[in-house]
Amino acid sequence: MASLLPQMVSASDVLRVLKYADLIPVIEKTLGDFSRGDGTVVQPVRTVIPVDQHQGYFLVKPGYHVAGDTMACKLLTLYPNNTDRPSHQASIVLFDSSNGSPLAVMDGASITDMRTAAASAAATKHLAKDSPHVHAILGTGHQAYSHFHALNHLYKFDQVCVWGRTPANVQKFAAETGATPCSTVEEAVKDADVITTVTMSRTPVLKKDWIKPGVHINAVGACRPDWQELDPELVLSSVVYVDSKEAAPKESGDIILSKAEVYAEVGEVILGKKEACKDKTTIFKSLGLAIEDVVSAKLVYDKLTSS
Ligand SMILES: NC(=O)c1ccc[n+]([C@@H]2O[C@H](COP(=O)([O-])OP(=O)(O)OC[C@H]3O[C@@H](n4cnc5c(N)ncnc54)[C@H](O)[C@@H]3O)[C@@H](O)[C@H]2O)c1
Ligand SMILES: O=C(O)[C@@H]1CCCCN1
Repeated sequence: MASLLPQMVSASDVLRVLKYADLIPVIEKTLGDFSRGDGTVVQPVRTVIPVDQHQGYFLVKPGYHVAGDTMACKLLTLYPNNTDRPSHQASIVLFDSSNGSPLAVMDGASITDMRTAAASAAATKHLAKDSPHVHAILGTGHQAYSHFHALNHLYKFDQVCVWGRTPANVQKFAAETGATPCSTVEEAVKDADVITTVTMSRTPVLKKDWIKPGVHINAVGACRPDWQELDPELVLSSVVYVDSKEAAPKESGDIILSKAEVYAEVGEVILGKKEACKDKTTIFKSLGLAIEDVVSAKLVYDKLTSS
């Protein structure tokens, strides 16, 4: 009998083997599988336990990709006030679905960074105008870096602009990536064709008047029903796509508080069931799907066990 002890997979193992060239197409296909609605993917809306006495959240995200016969569960903590460690920490347990044995316990933070950016890259590919020239990133944390790299994998931007609320972090991000540092959101987004919001803000940081009509926006932060990153006027004047039509009205303050209508899941566009309204301003409101973690963990496991 095979050992029942799961393999431990560190962040450096993940970063060594997980590459956007492999990950983006896998996540793109998985977003489509999720939206088939035919049982290809089994995934409840995640459980979120508020840890009020420490201003944190404990998230449990199980999923089973039936067609790929892969199952895993991500356990994630979101502690927005952490200063001596990351705000998001996670482990993913990958199981052998044929017999229920745990195969691996993986660092979930590095996978979360990359799979979230890969989902935004897939959405951008389908919803942004062809050949975007300028990408604006609002925020300078972990997701800012992963989105910089994932979108650069797809496009050769003329310019990437970055804004953050802490000027020293903007300068650091710019020095490390070659992005243009901006001192206001308005300056960062004014010429942008693609905008990515990756802040921990609970109130809107991006306004309608500041953007070029027809841009594509990846709205990645604001994962609580009372948190917002986008001005409601902007949401209401855009075509809104989500990862999950079931989760968005329960979890997304940008959608709940603006009372905006969701047009489609991005997976429905990938499947060709819904239109990509590229001539309009489009928003991909990302909340994160467990199934993205499942297929990413499997990709990491397959790479590690085949090398
Ligand atoms: N959709 C998804 O699948 C998904 C996955 C992971 C993280 N997220 C979300 O993406 C966002 C960024 O995550 P991260 O891992 O980069 O976090 P992080 O802690 O590494 O970075 C957070 C960034 O937000 C900035 N920030 C904090 N409060 C702010 C405010 N009031 N106004 C403007 N900026 C503010 C910080 O200075 C920092 O630049 C978070 O909201 C997180 O919950 C979404
Ligand atoms: O899908 C995820 O893993 C993240 C966790 C943090 C909040 C937003 N969604």
